[in-house]
Amino acid sequence: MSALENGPVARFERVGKVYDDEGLAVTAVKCVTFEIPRERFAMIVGPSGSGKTTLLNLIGLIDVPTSGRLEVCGEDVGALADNALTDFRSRNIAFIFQSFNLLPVLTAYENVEYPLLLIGVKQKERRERTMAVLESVGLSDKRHHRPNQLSGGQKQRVAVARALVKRPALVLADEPTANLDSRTGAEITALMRKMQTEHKVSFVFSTHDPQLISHADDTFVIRDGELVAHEEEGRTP
Ligand SMILES: Nc1ncnc2c1ncn2[C@@H]1O[C@H](COP(=O)(O)OP(=O)(O)OP(=O)(O)O)[C@@H](O)[C@H]1O
Repeated sequence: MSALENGPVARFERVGKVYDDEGLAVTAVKCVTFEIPRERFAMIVGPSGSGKTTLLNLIGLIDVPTSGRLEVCGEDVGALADNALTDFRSRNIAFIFQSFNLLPVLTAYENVEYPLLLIGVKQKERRERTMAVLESVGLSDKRHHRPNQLSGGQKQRVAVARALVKRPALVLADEPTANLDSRTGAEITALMRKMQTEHKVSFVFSTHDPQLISHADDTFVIRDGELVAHEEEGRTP
């Protein structure tokens, strides 16, 4: 059994992140210690500038801590060389963004298939997996449409399908409902929950959306780069 199958999806041990802003040190994360359990809907919440995106970027291996130790999916990320880090990220971690980030010249099908090309999945399997995930997000009939021919909700469905097609252990979603009206936001939340349960994947969100937060299994409250509360659904903190 891998470390991930036993352990948390992310483990922060006294992790800090200081940015160098033209010679000025900006502390975005101050020595945080916490664990995010696997196979949950975990939300990072807090005021603007509190460090949510920084934490998501650290978990997503887009950025590296300036101090402390961070484990993601059972790997000590500080011990991985650049190439190994990129490979580990592309196999294990997927992203969903508030602005969808679909490639405009590709169809819905091609956008979803793209991550499988990057990790070298063979054509037949690519087709099967792409079709299956498009079906499960309810978009088979729109597969030949380009992003500009899709509604905001449909674009986010494509982004959810693209995130899940490579079967990651972890999906990171930065404000995934922020550009959607409340009804569509609720539909996308329900879809992500369905996918999280079916694929036994871990979701970690950064969000301000009360509707999305109401579905949290774990809520991590961040203020001024510090963890001030961790609430678990059904348990008193
Ligand atoms: N690349 C960077 N260089 C310098 N400072 C940065 C950088 N990225 C973030 N910061 C600073 O780190 C702090 C935390 O930023 P972060 O984007 O993580 O906050 P946030 O909680 O996600 O905010 P929001 O809700 O507005 O997106 C802020 O003070 C921000 O200005």
